[in-house]
Amino acid sequence: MKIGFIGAGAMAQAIIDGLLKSKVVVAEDILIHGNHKNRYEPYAKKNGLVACETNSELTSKSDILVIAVVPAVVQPVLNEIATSLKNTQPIISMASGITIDRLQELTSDTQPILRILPNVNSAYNAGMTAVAANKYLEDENLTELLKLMSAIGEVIELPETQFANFSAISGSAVAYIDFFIDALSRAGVKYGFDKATATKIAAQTTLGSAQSLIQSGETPAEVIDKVCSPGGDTIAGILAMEQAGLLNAVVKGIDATIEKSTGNN
Ligand SMILES: NC(=O)C1=CN([C@@H]2O[C@H](COP(=O)(O)OP(=O)(O)OC[C@H]3O[C@@H](n4cnc5c(N)ncnc54)[C@H](OP(=O)(O)O)[C@@H]3O)[C@@H](O)[C@H]2O)C=CC1
Ligand SMILES: O=C(O)[C@@H]1CCC=N1
Repeated sequence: MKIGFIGAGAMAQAIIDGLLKSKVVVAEDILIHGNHKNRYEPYAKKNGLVACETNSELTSKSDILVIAVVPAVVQPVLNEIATSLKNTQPIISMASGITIDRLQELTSDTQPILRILPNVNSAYNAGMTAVAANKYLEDENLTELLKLMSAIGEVIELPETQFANFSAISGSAVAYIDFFIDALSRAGVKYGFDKATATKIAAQTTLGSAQSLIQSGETPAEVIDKVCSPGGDTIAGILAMEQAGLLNAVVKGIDATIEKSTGNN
């Protein structure tokens, strides 16, 4: 089964890296094309992928087409490949804010489509991907596509109406969590650690906290209560962070993300 990626940027590369690591696909079965040859060709060569000269060539050589360009480029790309695309060819689209209805308008009324919202942790098979399929994806194809998505991390089926909200607390939140890790490590630098050591300490602590929550099923609030010894240091820190508005700052950031991805600003 040949999987063709239109777009070879951050998210396409994260998914491809994860797929190759998981060995569900061999490199020769992945085709790729991007806007600039000097960007996509070295990546293809390094990983043993097939670099195509045009989007149309890639489309006609692929069994499954992955749309990995920014939302503004989706329409021109789908217009460009219109004569190469078969109306039975499954499409996976990760373009934020582009609905299945819109994708059908730009392809065919009966195009099999899986809309996804992945995150860049997919590169390490630690992704979190939302999926929504239309009714034209036959069971066999849907199973195959879900197997690919499961190979790069956890998968959750969601109605499309939840995609922007999900994206804010997952796709975009990778950056927000790294922002927090960076803030912790800068605080570490303030108190004498070199940046690399401080970042390692902050990142490992974040990883351990996430693993503990998932494994224990505890809520974050329960863990916070355990860490805050009575009259101790952590409660002083929590109260100072709240006084500075951490919770509100995070929620405002999520609000802005959702507004942007739904076109409300
Ligand atoms: N980054 C993320 O964490 C996430 C991204 N997404 C979605 O993934 C999609 C891609 O985002 P991201 O990877 O960040 O963006 P990038 O800008 O990193 O990648 C976009 C890719 O599209 C290529 N491209 C541009 N125009 C064309 C064209 N006409 N034909 C073929 N390829 C073209 C670019 O080529 P070149 O570089 O040569 O210009 C580049 O390889 C977006 O729709 C985004 O909403 C979804 C979830 C998370
Ligand atoms: O910033 C963006 O638009 C994309 C969507 C989710 C993460 N990155």
